[in-house]
Amino acid sequence: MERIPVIEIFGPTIQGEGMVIGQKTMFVRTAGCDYRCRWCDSSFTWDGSAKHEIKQMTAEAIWQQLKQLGGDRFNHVTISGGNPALLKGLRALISLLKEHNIRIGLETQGSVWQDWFYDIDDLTISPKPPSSNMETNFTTLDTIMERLTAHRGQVSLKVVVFNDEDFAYAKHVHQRYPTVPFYVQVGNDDIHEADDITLRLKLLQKLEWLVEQVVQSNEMNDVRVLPQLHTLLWGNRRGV
Ligand SMILES: C[S@@+](CC[C@H](N)C(=O)[O-])C[C@H]1O[C@@H](n2cnc3c(N)ncnc32)[C@H](O)[C@@H]1O
Ligand SMILES: Nc1nc2[nH]cc(C(=O)O)c2c(=O)[nH]1
Ligand code: SF4
Ligand SMILES: [Mg+2]
Repeated sequence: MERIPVIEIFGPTIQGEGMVIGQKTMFVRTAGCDYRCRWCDSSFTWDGSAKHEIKQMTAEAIWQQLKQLGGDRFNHVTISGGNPALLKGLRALISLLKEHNIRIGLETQGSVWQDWFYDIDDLTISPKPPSSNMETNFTTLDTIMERLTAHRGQVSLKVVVFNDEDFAYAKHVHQRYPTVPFYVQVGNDDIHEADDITLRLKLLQKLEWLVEQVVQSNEMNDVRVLPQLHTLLWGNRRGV
């Protein structure tokens, strides 16, 4: 059986971001990313710093670990990374979770397509704004969004915003795919801040700024503004 590179499995916790914010869920975080966002809060998945933690796991072994951690206290699993869309082999895990009646969320940046996207219940596509230093390939993204919107599963777009330029990018993405539920998310500039109270204060100020941008814009009448709830609650800790 094909192996999946996994860097952490944790939960039950709540989904802190996006379309199913607040949903009780387990997390499976895969290793490896085709991007290197300047502000990535999960850079340990791709920068080599946690290389020794990567386990090549079968779908069955991942399921066993989810059950060991969560028992019968979950029915939703979120797959994130890194970029899980790099892994064709996730198909086996998705099938296994479905057999066990588990709903599946997945986070990816929209740089790579996989046919198993159709089997994700809550799919978040999160293209990256200029502050990330990454460049969006809109030809690829157009193809992905076309395939997904022709299909009934739940899909949303989520753009992290750090500054005015990012907000302009968010507007552009929203206008390009106007029928797709659209979220803007507060960017966390302080991914090494260890003091939760300082961090919370800064993040809430940024949330207020972002709400103000949306309120003032006639092009952002049908968007949702969200913080990263898990960061407000638990700061920059891993595995929450
Ligand atoms: C760590 S990424 C992993 C999945 C995939 N690579 C992606 O970027 O969508 C999960 C989510 O966290 C967001 N994120 C990463 N670093 C962040 C930060 N410093 N502040 C706010 N959101 C961040 C990403 O934009 C993405 O929506
Ligand atoms: N609680 C919680 N919610 C999340 N939503 C997206 C996350 C991610 O890192 O992809 C994440 C995470 O790491 N923790
Ligand atoms: S695409 Fe996602 S995991 Fe990859 S570097 Fe950017 S935020 Fe991090
Ligand atoms: Mg995260």
